[in-house]
Amino acid sequence: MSMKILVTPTSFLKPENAAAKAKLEAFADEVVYNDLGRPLQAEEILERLDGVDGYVAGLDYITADVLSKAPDSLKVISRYGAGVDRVDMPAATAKGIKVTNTPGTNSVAVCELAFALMLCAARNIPKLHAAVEKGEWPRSQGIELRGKTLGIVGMGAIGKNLATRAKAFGMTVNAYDPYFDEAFAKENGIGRMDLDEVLTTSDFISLHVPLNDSTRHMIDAEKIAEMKDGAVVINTARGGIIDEQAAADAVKSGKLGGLGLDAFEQEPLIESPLKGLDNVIFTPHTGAHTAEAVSGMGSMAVDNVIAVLSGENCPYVLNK
Ligand SMILES: NC(=O)C1=CN([C@@H]2O[C@H](COP(=O)(O)OP(=O)(O)OC[C@H]3O[C@@H](n4cnc5c(N)ncnc54)[C@H](O)[C@@H]3O)[C@@H](O)[C@H]2O)C=CC1
Ligand SMILES: O=C(O)CCC(=O)C(=O)O
Repeated sequence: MSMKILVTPTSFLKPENAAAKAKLEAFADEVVYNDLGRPLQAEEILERLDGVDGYVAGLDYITADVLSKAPDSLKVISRYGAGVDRVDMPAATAKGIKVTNTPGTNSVAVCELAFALMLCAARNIPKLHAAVEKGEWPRSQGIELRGKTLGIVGMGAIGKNLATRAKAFGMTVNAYDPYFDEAFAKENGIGRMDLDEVLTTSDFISLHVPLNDSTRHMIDAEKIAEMKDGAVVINTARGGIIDEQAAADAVKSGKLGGLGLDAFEQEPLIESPLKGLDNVIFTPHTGAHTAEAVSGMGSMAVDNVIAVLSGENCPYVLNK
């Protein structure tokens, strides 16, 4: 039986994925790569789906409408990454399309970026860099992470990696997660709190939850009002988790001391109330983009698509 695979994450084509690419090309009769260099729009996905059996998906929005028009040949969407919020899971399930992801492959990469954003906000690094580039030499004063409290919302793969690193920096770490891992917390000295306690007691708050109906705008004007004055919020999860207008207003009023953001409601970020504000630091959804994570996501995404199409057991199918 002939197999056709569509692959859309452009970082899949980095040299780190040479072995995964070779494995996929040996398995499939035809592999179609993303020629646009960015996530695909609905029409662009559909134009490339003809006769496709497996879809290694980047950050494309694979909506119910796209899935309703997808060919019957499509059997598996293999997400290259952890988040599956851009795949309409009920629509995929209704159509008998299996959805897989690559849990844990990018958790160190994302936690290190979250940590970098915390340090950038604490020491004003982007602004100082820009000043030195302009020939200035400001004497800036920041704050230390040591002795501060970090509140982690979502203590899964990324949240746990961040927690242990923050402890090594001398921070007090508390976390909120409905599926709180008591054993991990006990071993690493992490406090268990509910969401409101985390928000009211933390100097830094880092978000690591999936985007879904229970987390959309979980950080809104009301929740920001509960935070300590000058708190810094880091979001490397998904844009929709923070109400961006409320966050921008809170930075302007001085309620928030800073924001470190890797994910946005609209990507790329073109027009936004968050732009042009002091101590708001952006990265372009780059949390998973290290050589190590790109290779981890690529090899697991390929293994998953091959396993499902070969009828083998794949432990990473999310909609069994
Ligand atoms: N910026 C980037 O490039 C990346 C972003 N992400 C985002 O980060 C998210 C987290 O990734 P992982 O840690 O790998 O996932 P994970 O599944 O290991 O952890 C998520 C944790 O959030 C918890 N959770 C779920 N709903 C919650 C709620 N309402 N309140 C508090 N906690 C809740 C879960 O119990 C789980 O422990 C992903 O879903 C994805 O959206 C992930 C990888 C890369
Ligand atoms: O950057 C990517 O392609 C995927 C990273 C991501 O957001 C995820 O793993 O959910």
